[in-house]
Amino acid sequence: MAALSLTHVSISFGARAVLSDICMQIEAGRFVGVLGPNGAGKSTLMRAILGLVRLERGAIQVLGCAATRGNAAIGYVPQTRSAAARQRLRGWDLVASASNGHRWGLPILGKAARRDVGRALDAVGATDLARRPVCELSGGQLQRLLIAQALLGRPRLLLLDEPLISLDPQHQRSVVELVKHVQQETGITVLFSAHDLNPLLGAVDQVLYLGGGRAALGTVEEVITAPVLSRLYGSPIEVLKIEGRIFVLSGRIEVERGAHVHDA
Ligand SMILES: Nc1ncnc2c1ncn2[C@@H]1O[C@H](COP(=O)(O)OP(=O)(O)OP(=O)(O)O)[C@@H](O)[C@H]1O
Repeated sequence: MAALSLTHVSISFGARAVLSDICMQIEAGRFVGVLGPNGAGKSTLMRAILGLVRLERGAIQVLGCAATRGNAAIGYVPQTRSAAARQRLRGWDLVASASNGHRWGLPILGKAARRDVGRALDAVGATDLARRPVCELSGGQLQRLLIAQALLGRPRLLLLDEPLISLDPQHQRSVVELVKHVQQETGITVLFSAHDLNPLLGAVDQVLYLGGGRAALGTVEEVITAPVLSRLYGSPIEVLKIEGRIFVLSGRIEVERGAHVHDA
């Protein structure tokens, strides 16, 4: 069964068409890098999979069921980390606060829920962060806890919205390796959005590139090519491969990395 299936999906905000007639299927167990320029619709797609955005047309199925709010089969790490970073909680409490959907609340947990928190911390190698105050953690350590939060309840689809923002290259690598490890250990399907493909190379099975309302899904070799990306950007794109890194250029200017500015 496909983990995710989009059939003729169109999403608009007012006159702004973000996704236009997207059809695709993502097989269960895949690690998919979601790429595309600012405003291409990466976050919107994730929110639509979560049932939080109204489709103008088409249908989204998650693990064989229509996308709907509060789907316990989906774990989600949203883009903004700043609210979490200010928390005066310990690591364990931060993860536990998402138990039963009580994000940022402090529910009194039963035995099974406490076991689940311990399991999620263990799954991301963060048991040593359980007693540390969240406000003292590095961006990479905090991201580890937010991924643990998303793994509560053993979801089968994990959505990570730009989890590498504001992390240095070493922490970026450790977050990608962590997610890869979780995917391989649990067989979970992963959608991981990023504005630079390079940290994901070697980890992703496929990339989903969004641009101009359209989408291309396939291996890096199939999608990151001048013809495919020129079609998505609607202008000539050049793809350079240098020493194992890939650069996507428009008129000699790198289009993927430089244009992205986010508040993490
Ligand atoms: N709730 C909303 N109301 C109106 N417009 C919206 C809404 N959400 C997103 N948009 C617009 O839809 C487009 C796609 O936004 P989205 O955040 O999905 O892009 P993105 O690919 O995630 O971009 P980025 O790389 O900057 O995070 C943007 O033009 C954005 O301004």
